[in-house]
Amino acid sequence: MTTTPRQVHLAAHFPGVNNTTIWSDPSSLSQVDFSSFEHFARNAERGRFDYLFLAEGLRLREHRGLIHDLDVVGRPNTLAILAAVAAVTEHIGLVGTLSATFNEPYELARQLATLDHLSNGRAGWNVVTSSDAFHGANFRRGGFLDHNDRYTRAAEFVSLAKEFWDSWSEDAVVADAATGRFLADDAIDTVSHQGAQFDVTGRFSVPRSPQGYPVIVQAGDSPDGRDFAARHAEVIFSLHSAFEAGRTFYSDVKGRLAGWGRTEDSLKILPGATFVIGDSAADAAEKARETTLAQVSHQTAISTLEQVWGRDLSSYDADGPLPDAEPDLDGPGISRGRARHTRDVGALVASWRELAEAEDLSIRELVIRTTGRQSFVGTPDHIASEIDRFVQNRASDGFVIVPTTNPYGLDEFVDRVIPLLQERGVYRTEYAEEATLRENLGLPDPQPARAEVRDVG
Ligand SMILES: Cc1cc2nc3c(=O)[nH]c(=O)nc-3n(C[C@H](O)[C@H](O)[C@H](O)COP(=O)(O)O)c2cc1C
Repeated sequence: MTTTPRQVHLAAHFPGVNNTTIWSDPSSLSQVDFSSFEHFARNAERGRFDYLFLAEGLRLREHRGLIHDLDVVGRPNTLAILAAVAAVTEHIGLVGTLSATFNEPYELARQLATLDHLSNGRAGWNVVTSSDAFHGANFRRGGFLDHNDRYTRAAEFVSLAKEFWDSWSEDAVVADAATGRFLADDAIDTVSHQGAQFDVTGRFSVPRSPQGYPVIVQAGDSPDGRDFAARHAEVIFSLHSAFEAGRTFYSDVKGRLAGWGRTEDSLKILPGATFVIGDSAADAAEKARETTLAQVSHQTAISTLEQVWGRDLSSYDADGPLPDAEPDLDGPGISRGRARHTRDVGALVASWRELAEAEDLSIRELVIRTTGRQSFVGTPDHIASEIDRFVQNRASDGFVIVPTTNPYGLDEFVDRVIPLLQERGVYRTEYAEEATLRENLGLPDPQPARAEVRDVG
């Protein structure tokens, strides 16, 4: 008996200026001009990607009181970009990162439902809780909210947004000129929600959108974040792009689904991944070395260490050994606004020292070595077979592909890797006619009862 291989799902991340992208490369164009987004999205659609993905930064990050220009800077508004891209594309999904900490459910639900209408069912929402209260100072609530409360708010936020999206029946709009009636009787439920985070009573203003509600994506790695994903998310944008770490994360999160009455196929896991393509393994390795050196400047190497050490290390030479100074665990923190994934600084510093000593690494070499800059390096054939290996072995369901230059950095992947995935029979050659983003991702309809009503009626 032959079985169909598991299918690869891909998203295309337009990352803006950060320490992955090389904005100074001669081929890099504007991060703001619509033409850059248009080229990127059209190219991803040519490559039959599931969706275009945009991250969000609600406050410029600071490092030692300055804006660090190799951190994320200059990202324009997500929903405006996605709405514009909807008009120049036909099939590709449009997923925006939007914070559940600094928005309001009614307003965001309205904007996302609008995007779902404008794009004929291609909208997705990456629900983030944003890295720290520093972001809050840009909003009227000031330093609002503590880390522990952010997933509580996010869960209540998403539940309430779903109530709004569900409050219009599918046949609410009758638009019957003969009777002069636009809306059917009892077509719109009143949403009345009193919770710890929100106290809202009202009626939603946007008719039910093609997908019912946007595909819910999640990014956040703590146990609370994983539980939130198991309950609400249909896709996770994960950090775990190495094979073994990917398998561990995959089984952890998929194992949490049953607790929420969900099946394994109702959630896709897509780690972020970079790539460097060469004509031979040696050619790719050389290109990867050059790319990495362009990404990890002296300044970036030192600041990466400073973010862990929590202190000024500017007197150290990035091409010299690791600092002998101890990390400042109790200080005010040298970086503000950066998502911190280091839970045990002392252990991390000890392991870095050990590694640097064992392999005789300078600061810059250590940063390059430990931040695992390039996920896939090799010939197109090698990269396609690696992606396939991850998916067949449940280390992921695919990847969020992150190019190092914008807007042309994804073109070579589409030209050279995508055809090989298609030849392997693990990747679509065409989009299904009029498919929504949820259908393209192979996700079940989260509201089968409603779907039945629609089919019958
Ligand atoms: C892969 C990944 C991508 C993220 N992208 C964003 C983003 O674009 N904007 C944002 O405000 N927060 C982003 N976050 C931050 C998360 O929403 C969350 O606030 C942070 O990771 C802390 O939660 P945690 O302890 O569960 O990881 C991201 C987190 C991860 C893991």
